[in-house]
Amino acid sequence: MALSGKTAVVTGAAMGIGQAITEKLLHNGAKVVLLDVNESAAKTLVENLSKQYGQDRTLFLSCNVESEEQLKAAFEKTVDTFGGIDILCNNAGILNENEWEKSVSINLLGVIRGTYVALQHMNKLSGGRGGVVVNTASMAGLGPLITCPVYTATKHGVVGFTRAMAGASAASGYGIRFNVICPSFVQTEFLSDPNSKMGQFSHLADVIEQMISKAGTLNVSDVAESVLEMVTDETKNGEALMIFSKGKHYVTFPSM
Ligand SMILES: NC(=O)C1=CN([C@@H]2O[C@H](COP(=O)(O)OP(=O)(O)OC[C@H]3O[C@@H](n4cnc5c(N)ncnc54)[C@H](O)[C@@H]3O)[C@@H](O)[C@H]2O)C=CC1
Ligand SMILES: CCCCCC(=O)/C=C/C=C\C/C=C\C/C=C\CCCC(=O)O
Repeated sequence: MALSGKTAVVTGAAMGIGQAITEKLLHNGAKVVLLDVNESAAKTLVENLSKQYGQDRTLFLSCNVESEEQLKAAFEKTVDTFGGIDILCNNAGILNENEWEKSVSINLLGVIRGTYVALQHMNKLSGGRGGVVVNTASMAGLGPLITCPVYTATKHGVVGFTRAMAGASAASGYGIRFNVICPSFVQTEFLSDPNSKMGQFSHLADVIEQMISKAGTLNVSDVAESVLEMVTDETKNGEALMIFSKGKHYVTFPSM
């Protein structure tokens, strides 16, 4: 899938992995709509991106993925501005075992809300152009992060939802592929002050420190390169890609 002339929507685009995905898609020719709750960071980023790629290639819309109303308004504005949506990256996420219901609402329900609203515009059966959805899960979507049971549950949910949607879309003729990335630890703000985010499991913080020092950390650009692969490779549907500091590989699941 060539990206020239395509329109992408990225959630959690103001910083970190979402920013890197945005830059990667722009660099490869797409137009990108950035959705985020951090208005000041997003506005500064879009100012810089507009200088680099042109004013008509990016748009920031303030949008909380916890709100279906805000997501609907953002996707409608995207279609009004750019004529359609070809790529959705559901990337926004938080780590907060204290506010665990909010974690579920953003990390899992936000991905489901974003996908269902986008389907109304992307589904070929309802007049859309088809395209691809890439969700950001984590290695914690495949195995347990013992300091963060709810974070782990949300990311397992994202992996399962993505794979089921891939099957549903293929069986129904929506013309949309669904894939999920499962990165190991990535060097972003997300990893700062981890003890404060682990709630009742902060006494296990040493375990995470040891995991990080053993596994190392990824650069956001490595993660964005994997997203690009899943967007452009039209053979990929229902795939989960593990990304480590020493490489990446597609997950093999038990066959049903
Ligand atoms: N940093 C890491 O080690 C890893 C992160 N991930 C996942 O990658 C994704 C991005 O994480 P990072 O870039 O590292 O985090 P980050 O904290 O650097 O950036 C997250 C972005 O999401 C935005 N955001 C948060 N809540 C939002 C909401 N309700 N609605 C819209 N935007 C919202 C933030 O404002 C921020 O711009 C998350 O889903 C995270 O779980 C996965 C594996 C490892
Ligand atoms: C401070 C913690 C930040 C967590 C950010 C994140 O999402 C990173 C997670 C990275 C890796 C650890 C998670 C779980 C690993 C467990 C098992 C993986 C098994 C994979 C497999 O082979 O099936």
